[in-house]
Amino acid sequence: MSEAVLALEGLHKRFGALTATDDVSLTLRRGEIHALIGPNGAGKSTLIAQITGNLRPDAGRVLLDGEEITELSVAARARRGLGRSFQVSSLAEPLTVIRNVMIGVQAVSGHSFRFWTPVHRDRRLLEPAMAALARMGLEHRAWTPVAALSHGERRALEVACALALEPRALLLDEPMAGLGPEGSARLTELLESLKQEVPILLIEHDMQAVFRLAERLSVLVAGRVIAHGDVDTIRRDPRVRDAYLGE
Ligand SMILES: Nc1ncnc2c1ncn2[C@@H]1O[C@H](COP(=O)(O)OP(=O)(O)OP(=O)(O)O)[C@@H](O)[C@H]1O
Repeated sequence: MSEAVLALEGLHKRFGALTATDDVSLTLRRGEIHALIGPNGAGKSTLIAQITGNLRPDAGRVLLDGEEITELSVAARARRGLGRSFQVSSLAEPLTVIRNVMIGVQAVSGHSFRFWTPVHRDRRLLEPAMAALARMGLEHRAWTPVAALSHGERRALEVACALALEPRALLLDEPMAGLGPEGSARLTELLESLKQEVPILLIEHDMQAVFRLAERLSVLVAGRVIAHGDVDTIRRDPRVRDAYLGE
């Protein structure tokens, strides 16, 4: 059995009278994609925010490679190797694709980045950024402004920005959102090829992608994990079909 790279233990979060995360425990193991699915308002974003450090849990712990990170800031978690996809809106449209990835590397490494420095002089940023673009099939777009990218390419670029930091675990929050069937199939293929390098906790509503990618799934409903298992187990579970998948 592979060990857990990321472990959530009994995470609990209330907003006033509402329990948004109710004693959630799960693990992300080396080499796997673990999908977190559930209806709108189930608490997926609230859970992710507790993992990234944007929200503090009322109780419970988050561990990365066995070390507790519950009290660390967002930036400190990122430096420890917790990667997450960046939102489309955080991409700098007029800048080139490669510059966008380099800014991400700089933000975490503390390397001083200057917009007026020619890119080729910033090798410490350029090399990891190029490698990340190559892993997402975007190296041929490196010198293109983000504004000229398709929606699918932007989604892949968000993942590349996270990969450039060489994370130990990657959190992806609805990477397929807004992609058509073709874009979704392409991104699915890319993510499948990544999981041996970095395990992925995937929040996704596109069930075709989830069923193709995930080794294990956890189903969140009203803040609680109501079911957990492999694709066949989850598809057959009557509670999951009632609460989320339908017939
Ligand atoms: N800051 C907040 N203050 C109060 N209530 C909140 C806050 N954030 C989330 N909630 C509530 O917590 C519950 C879980 O919301 P959350 O956004 O985590 O669900 P979700 O599963 O991510 O939904 P979606 O799939 O629609 O993004 C919802 O009832 C939501 O209204």
